[in-house]
Amino acid sequence: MPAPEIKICGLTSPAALEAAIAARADYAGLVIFPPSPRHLALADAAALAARAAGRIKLVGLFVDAAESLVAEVVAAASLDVIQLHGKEDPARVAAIRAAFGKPVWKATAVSARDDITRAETFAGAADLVLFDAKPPKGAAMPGGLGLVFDWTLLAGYKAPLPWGLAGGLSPANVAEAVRVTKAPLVDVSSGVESAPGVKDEALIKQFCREARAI
Ligand SMILES: O=C(O)c1ccccc1NCC(=O)[C@H](O)[C@H](O)COP(=O)(O)O
Repeated sequence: MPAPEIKICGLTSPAALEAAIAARADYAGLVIFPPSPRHLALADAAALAARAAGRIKLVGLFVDAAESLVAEVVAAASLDVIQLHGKEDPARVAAIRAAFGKPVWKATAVSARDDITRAETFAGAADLVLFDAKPPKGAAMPGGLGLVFDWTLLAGYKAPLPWGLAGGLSPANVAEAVRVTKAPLVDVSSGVESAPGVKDEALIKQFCREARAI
């Protein structure tokens, strides 16, 4: 089994970005969602993107965002991938993909097997579906919460489209998560932080090492 691709999400500083690049992560995630402690203003996203250019692929993360906001960020930060982490339906995902001509990843909340089956409705609309833990009712954010779901729901999963695993991953559990699910991509945010929105460079390095330790 090949090692999974790795996305470090919610980078907010040049030091964290450099740590992700040094650890050979495949993707750097920039969160554009004001309620998040990882939210980046346009100028900050553009500055990180300029530093990242050609060194790591950039994923811009949006939550039920207006197309005009996505357009602003795509223009300022030349994203490689657009990640939609809200309640976007397959038609909305397909429209964003057509509008920007970039790969679109759709995050989907999982707490039971049905959630995984339902995610398959994004085949043909999204380029990848990202399984993340379902947030509790009333949560202020739909992701980046450090919550794990039952990985055995994905054991032996035969997917109709590319997929990735997120939700409560950390250096301590990512090797086990990959062993159980055989995820082709893993995505982490709070598990490599010392405080919400503050990435820890040593944890980024450890996470990448453990994700490949299969
Ligand atoms: O990270 C955020 O602040 C965030 C805010 C709103 C929607 C999604 C968000 N993060 C999405 C990610 O890609 C995370 O990596 C994923 O949800 C897993 O987060 P975590 O459980 O903290 O590793």
